[in-house]
This record gives sequence, C-alpha cells and structure tokens, in this order.
Amino acid sequence: MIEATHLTKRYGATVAVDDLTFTVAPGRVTGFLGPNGAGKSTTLRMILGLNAPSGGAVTVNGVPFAGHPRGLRHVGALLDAQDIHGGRSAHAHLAALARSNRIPPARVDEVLHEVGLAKAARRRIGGFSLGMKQRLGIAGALLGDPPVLLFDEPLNGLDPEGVRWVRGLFRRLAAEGRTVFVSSHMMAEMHQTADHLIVIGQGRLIADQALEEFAARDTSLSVTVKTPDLAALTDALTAEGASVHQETDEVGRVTGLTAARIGDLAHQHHIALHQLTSETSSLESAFMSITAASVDYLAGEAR
Ligand SMILES: Nc1ncnc2c1ncn2[C@@H]1O[C@H](COP(=O)(O)OP(=O)(O)OP(=O)(O)O)[C@@H](O)[C@H]1O
Repeated sequence: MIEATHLTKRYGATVAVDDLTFTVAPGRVTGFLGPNGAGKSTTLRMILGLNAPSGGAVTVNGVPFAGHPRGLRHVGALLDAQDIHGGRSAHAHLAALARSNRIPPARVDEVLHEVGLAKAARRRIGGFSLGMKQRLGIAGALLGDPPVLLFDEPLNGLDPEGVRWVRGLFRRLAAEGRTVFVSSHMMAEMHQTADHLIVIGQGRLIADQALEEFAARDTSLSVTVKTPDLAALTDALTAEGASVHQETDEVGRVTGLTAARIGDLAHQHHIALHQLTSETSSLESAFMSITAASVDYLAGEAR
C-alpha cells in the first residue's frame, strides 16, 4: 500500500502539496481527484521519488520508493504519456526499460499484446497518436508485473473503446489484489473507474472515502425508490435524517442517504422495493460544489 504522512511540497511561495495524510489500499481502484493545479502530479512524483518532499514522507509498502531496488517490479507508473523518446519503436522503448529493471525480455511482447499495440510494436513512437502513447505508457507500467500501479490522467486521448478497456484493466488489476491509484481532474471520468476517492484541492485533503459516500455528500443527490408501501418507507428513511419527496403513490425521491443505506433500511423494515436508482449524473455536481472553494483558476464569469 501507499502511505503519505503530512506530505508537503513547496515551490518558493507556492504550496503545491499541503500536509497530505492518506493511505491507498490494495484490492481496489482509488481515484485521485482534484481540479487543475490541485497538486496531483506533484504527489505522484513524490510517491515515485522523482520530487523530494519539503516536509512529511511517503512510502510504498513501508519503504520510500528510492529504497526499492529494481523499481518497476515494485511500482509501475504512467506519468506523462507524451514524455517519451519519439525516435524509438514501442518495442525498443519497452526492451530498454526491461533491461534496466532486470525484467525478462519476453515480458515486452506480452505487455504490447495486452495493451493492443502488438501490430504497432516496430513503429516509431513519434508517429503514435496520444491514445497509442497512453497505451504504451500503460504497457510500461505493467512491464514489471508490480503490486502497486500509478496512473496520471490515463484516460486522456483515449477513444470510448480505449476508455472501456482501461476501466476493465484497472478492475482486473485491483481484483488481483494490486494497489491501483489513478488521477483525474474530471469527476465524471472517475465515476465508472474508481471504488474509492481521495480528493484534494489546493494541495489539501478534501475527502478520503468510498465513491458512493462522496457522491452522497452533495445534498442535492437523490435516489428514486418505488415501493408498494411508500408511507412506511418514508417513515423509516426520515427517521434516519433523509427527506422523501413523493412523486406518485409508489414512487419517492430520497435525498440525504445512499442507495445502499436505503436498501438496507427497507430490508430491516421488511418493506419490498421495486426500484432503487441513484441519480449518478450529480456526481459531477458533488465534486464541483465540494471543491469550488479550492479551485485556483475559475473561468471569468464563474469567479
Ligand atoms: N516544478 C515546479 N515549479 C514550480 N511550481 C510548480 C512545479 N510543479 C508544480 N508546480 C505548481 O504546483 C501546483 C500543483 O501542480 P500539479 O501539477 O501537481 O497539479 P495537478 O493537480 O497535477 O494539476 P493538473 O490537473 O493540471 O495536472 C500548481 O500550482 C503548479 O503550478
């Protein structure tokens, strides 16, 4: 797992990362979410030992990354897919990485196949689209078969099929018990990608919780329920602090509780549920309202 304690990074007067303490656990996909300039890339670079913290510390499986010999076998990372030598072929690039990390050369063809670049393996990277470079960056992260994987904005430039593939890949890596930490500045991207969220704004921790709990922090988020006994369900839910707006005899719109909690309460009270639907579109608004105060660069009118 990844453990940051009071992690801080200053650039002159700018505090890019401000006293961050969090843990990224194995076996699930953790989204690292924050508006532009929030400090995500700086944090990832400190996890990898590429930037030295100004204060605090971060370890991977209890050891600072620099203390892991043959790094790619311990942590695989995609930081900037564009930051790559364009004159080489994909195969040559990965073969060089494999050599310097003492990874068997046969892994190169395996990962190229896995990311869908087998046919482009001998082509110059300079001619690759951004989506292909993202796939190559992901191949590099997978090369050492590491237990911990970091991805900085991995969905950038991918077409819808690519996005679906990446999501499936992250799920599988997490199901294999690995630690998967994925940054994004877009809540909507995280919605089908992450199980857990670490949200930062202006370098500070805003939230560290399950995606569904984070979404429920937006009080405008609602869950639609349909039940033959709406009156009894309304009583049970309001007793827990929710409010229920009756839409028809059997349908109500609930705010203030997650769908999971509503389902559990219905079960406890022996109330049949015929529908239970979260209004997921407002995840974006949860993110916007919770991070609004910490956004550095609000565009003109919104400021
Ligand atoms: N090398 C550097 N020198 C000076 N300031 C820096 C440096 N790197 C980052 N910063 C500043 O630190 C802050 C955090 O930047 P960072 O790139 O970590 O944010 P981010 O959350 O990854 O943003 P984005 O979503 O735009 O990639 C910004 O204010 C940025 O300008």
